[in-house]
Amino acid sequence: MLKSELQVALTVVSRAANLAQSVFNKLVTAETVTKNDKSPVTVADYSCQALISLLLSKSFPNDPIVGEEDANDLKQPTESSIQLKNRVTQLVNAELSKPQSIGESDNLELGTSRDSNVLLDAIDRGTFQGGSSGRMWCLDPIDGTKGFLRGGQYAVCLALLVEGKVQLGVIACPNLPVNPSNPDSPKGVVLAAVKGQGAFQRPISETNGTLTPIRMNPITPESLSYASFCESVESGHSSQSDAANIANELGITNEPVRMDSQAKYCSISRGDGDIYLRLPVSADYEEKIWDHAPGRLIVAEAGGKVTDIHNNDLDFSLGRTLKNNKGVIAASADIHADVIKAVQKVLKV
Ligand SMILES: Nc1ncnc2c1ncn2[C@@H]1O[C@H](COP(=O)(O)OS(=O)(=O)O)[C@@H](OP(=O)(O)O)[C@H]1O
Ligand SMILES: [Mg+2]
Ligand SMILES: [Mg+2]
Ligand SMILES: [Mg+2]
Repeated sequence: MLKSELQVALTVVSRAANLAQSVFNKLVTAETVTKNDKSPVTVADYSCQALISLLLSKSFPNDPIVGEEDANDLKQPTESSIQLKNRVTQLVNAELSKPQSIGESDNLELGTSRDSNVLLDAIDRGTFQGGSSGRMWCLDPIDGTKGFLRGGQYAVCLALLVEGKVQLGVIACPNLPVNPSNPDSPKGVVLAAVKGQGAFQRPISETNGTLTPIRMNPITPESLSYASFCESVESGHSSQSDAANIANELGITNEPVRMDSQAKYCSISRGDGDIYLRLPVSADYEEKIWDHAPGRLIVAEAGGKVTDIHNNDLDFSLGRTLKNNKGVIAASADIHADVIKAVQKVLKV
């Protein structure tokens, strides 16, 4: 089931990851980093959303897309907007002009160059408001924008939702090592899961490579104190002091591994870390569905459980945000209840 969706999703996400890496190599310089200039990631955000939306619409023209970005800023008649639009058009067309590799999905018209207006329309296909009926794709073209600029972890994230439930998730992590137990192994991996069919990975570069099954670590309540947390880098996205108290409560002494983006879900899915906590930092922030949809399925299919701090399932059927959930707790299914208990004790919820 969903075989062609999986193949298309793997192709478009891998292509977008290559595009993002080329943006990084061309535009992120020592100067942009010292000046805290965010423009390279803006270019990557728009280019990747345009590319993925355009290619998805070739195979699935009737599926709407809930995407993080829209093209409003690119449509302004200012010099800087026109420059940005031209740059995006040039980069997307450069990626499209690369020859089709064996294993890539057919019929995507890779190789055909597109006009900038076609690309702006493709970006704006991502403005769908979501909801509980029918099929829709959920897209975060660059997740972990700060990680991208740091040369750290970031991810290209795509999920298919049917009747508000995640059925397929694909995440490319260009800076995650292929072999989790060897940080020096080549980098660039794409992870995928189909509901009821397991979770897998392969190197981004191997478009015709086999998908290798992945599993979370076999941790139990008895061995929980040996677990390690995978946490956000930004303290503004998840409370690090609460996380430290929860670790304490669980007897965990390993230092948390900090990284940006849904690479956190990917890491724990293949046993590189065990628990991902995203603890609410403000009462009014609503998590976005594109920050969690594919990661949640990959973890679940690798033997994990993902809920919010109240132990409720994440509800992707309510629009663009997880408005009925607070925080995210992802852990191996065998220890999830213990983690929730500690979370609730520390947060007093
Ligand atoms: N206040 C607040 N609280 C929680 N989450 C927020 C908040 N502000 C932003 N975001 C979203 O965080 C996304 C990046 O998440 P990360 O896990 O990469 O964050 S971190 O950098 O590791 O802390 C980031 O996704 P991208 O914009 O795709 O990078 C945002 O959607
Ligand atoms: Mg994001
Ligand atoms: Mg993003
Ligand atoms: Mg963003």
